[in-house]
Amino acid sequence: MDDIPDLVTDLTEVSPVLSKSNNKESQTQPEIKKESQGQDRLHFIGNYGIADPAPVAKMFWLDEGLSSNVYIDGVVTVVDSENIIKCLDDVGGHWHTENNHLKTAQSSDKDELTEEEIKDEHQKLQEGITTAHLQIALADSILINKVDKLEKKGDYENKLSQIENRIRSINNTSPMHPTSFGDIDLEKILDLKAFDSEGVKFSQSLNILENSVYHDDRITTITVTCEFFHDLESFRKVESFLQYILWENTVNGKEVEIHRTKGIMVCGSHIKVIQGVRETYDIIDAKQLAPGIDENKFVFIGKNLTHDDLKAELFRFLE
Ligand SMILES: Nc1nc2c(ncn2[C@@H]2O[C@H](COP(=O)(O)OP(=O)(O)OP(=O)(O)O)[C@@H](O)[C@H]2O)c(=O)[nH]1
Repeated sequence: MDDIPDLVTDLTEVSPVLSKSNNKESQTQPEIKKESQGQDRLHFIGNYGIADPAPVAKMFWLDEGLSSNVYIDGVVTVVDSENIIKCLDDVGGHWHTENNHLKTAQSSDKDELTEEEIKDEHQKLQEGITTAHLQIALADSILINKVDKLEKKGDYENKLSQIENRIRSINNTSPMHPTSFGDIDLEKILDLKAFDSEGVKFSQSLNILENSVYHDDRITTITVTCEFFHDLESFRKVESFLQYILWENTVNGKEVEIHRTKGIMVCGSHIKVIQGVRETYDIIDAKQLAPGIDENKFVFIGKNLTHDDLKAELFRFLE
């Protein structure tokens, strides 16, 4: 990591897992934070108190065409099983304020924050979108931590499934893992390839997990599918659709907020993968189709999204 040590040091306050690897074996031997031997290593970047992983995810999400050997493998979100439900219900931000989880509460000098940051945080709280919503929306893998505490209190299975359902109602594509003290088989959170254009893992991430019995009015996951395209022009139409919904924040005449986009679309032997974080998106050529993909799939995680609206908007562009 000779070329980015300062960056890694500076970013010990953010949460994605960043990897640099030319060597498969090294991926099972991650080093936490900065590491001195320059080659073929994985880096975890830890986060304490940064609300929103999106800016950092975008920073490391480099176009394959740039041939960079640094890339983001995925965002891992750790939730506190004792508090997550309270936290997600924290409309108005009282819990976050009391627990010092807000940028505006953390900063002793308000001048350190831009007016936009203060306004944005205030608006999100009014809308009932909590820090936890954003972190779950952007997660590619979710650790439900401190489950030992749930176990001690009894009714463990029930409480855990309540939490899983609640998380699923927001992000219905990312795997969840119950842990204590973050103890987990690293294979489950490394090599996620969440921003890749190829492979089984990416394709799996397009599959909706079990339907949740809960519905979160604030942020939710919607998948729209359609049959493989018959003309290449449709790819361009989908790009116009993405630009419209991601840049105008509008779907079928309604105001929306899209935090994560991913998808796959096929026309004959041409395969395109879509990746998006907030308003930034990329459409990447893929070489092969992973097994199980037999239709075009577009996944959106965001606010005010419905399947019918997204489908109507997509088909308006495809006409
Ligand atoms: N029982 C138990 N305690 C844990 C676990 N993970 C962390 N802790 C303890 O919980 C305390 C607070 O740690 P964390 O919740 O990880 O810290 P944090 O996220 O910075 O704390 P907050 O910002 O206040 O949520 C520490 O004393 C940890 O040792 C766990 O899985 N089980």
